[in-house]
Amino acid sequence: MSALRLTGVRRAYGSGEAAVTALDGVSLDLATGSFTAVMGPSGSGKTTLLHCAAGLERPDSGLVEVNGEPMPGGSETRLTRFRRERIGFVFQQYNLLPTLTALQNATLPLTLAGKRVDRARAIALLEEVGLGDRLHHRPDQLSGGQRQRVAVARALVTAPSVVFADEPTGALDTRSARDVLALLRSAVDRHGRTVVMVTHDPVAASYADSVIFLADGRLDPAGELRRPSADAIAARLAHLGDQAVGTGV
Ligand SMILES: Nc1ncnc2c1ncn2[C@@H]1O[C@H](COP(=O)(O)OP(=O)(O)OP(=O)(O)O)[C@@H](O)[C@H]1O
Repeated sequence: MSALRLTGVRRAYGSGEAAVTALDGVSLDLATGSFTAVMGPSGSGKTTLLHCAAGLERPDSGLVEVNGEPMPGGSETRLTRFRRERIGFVFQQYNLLPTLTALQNATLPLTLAGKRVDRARAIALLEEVGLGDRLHHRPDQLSGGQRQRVAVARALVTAPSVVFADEPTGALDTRSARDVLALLRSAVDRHGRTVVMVTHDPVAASYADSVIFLADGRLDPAGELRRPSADAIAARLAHLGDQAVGTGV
C-alpha cells in the first residue's frame, strides 16, 4: 500500500530573472510502514519537497497523493482538513505553543480538528516518548530533547498516514538526537507509521529504511540507498551530482 505518492511535482519561486526551480519534476512512491530519509546539498529542494508533500505548500504542477487520496485543490480550508486528518509534522525548532503544557501541546491537533481528546491515549503516548513525569510542564520547563519528544507525540496523536520531519535532530545534542530518532524508528516498527525525514546527518539518515537524494530539485538518478550505513550515505553524498557535472571535471 502506498502511503505517499508524488507524480511530477514541480515548484518554482519568484519570477523572471529571479526565478528558482526548487523542485523540478519529482516522482516517488513510499510504502506504508516505511522510514525514508531525504538528503542533498543546501538548496537542493528538500524542505520544498517536504512542504509540498505535507500540504504546507501547493506544487505548481504535479500530483501528491496520501494513502491514495489526492491532495485537494480549492480552498485552504479543505487542504487544512486533509492535512489535519492525514499528516503529522515535526519541525527542527519544535514549534510548541509556549503557554500550553506538554499534554496540551501533544493533544492540540485533536483539539484543533474538533475531535474528542482521548486523554488516556495521549498520556500513554507521552509515556512512550519518556515524558510520563513531564505531562504538565510547559516547553520552557523542558530541555530541547524533551520538547522535540513532545513534538513527536503531537505528530503521532492523530494516527496520521505520514509523519514528516524536517531536520528533527538539527538543534539537539547527540544523545537527545538518538532518542528522537529511536522514537521515529519505533513509530514505524511498532505502530506501522510512515515517516519521511529531511536530514543533513548521515548517522540520522542511517536510522531510515532507505535514503533518497536530491540535487538541484531532482531525485538522484542513481536511485535510493536501502538499509544504508552512515559511511555509505556519506560516500554517496560526497559524489552527489557528479554525473550532472559532466565532462569538464
Ligand atoms: N519562499 C521562497 N522564496 C524564494 N525562493 C525559495 C523559497 N523557498 C525556497 N526557495 C529556494 O528554493 C531552493 C530550494 O530550497 P529548499 O529550502 O527546499 O532547499 P533545502 O534543500 O531544504 O535547503 P537547506 O538544506 O539549506 O535547508 C533554494 O534555491 C531556495 O533558495
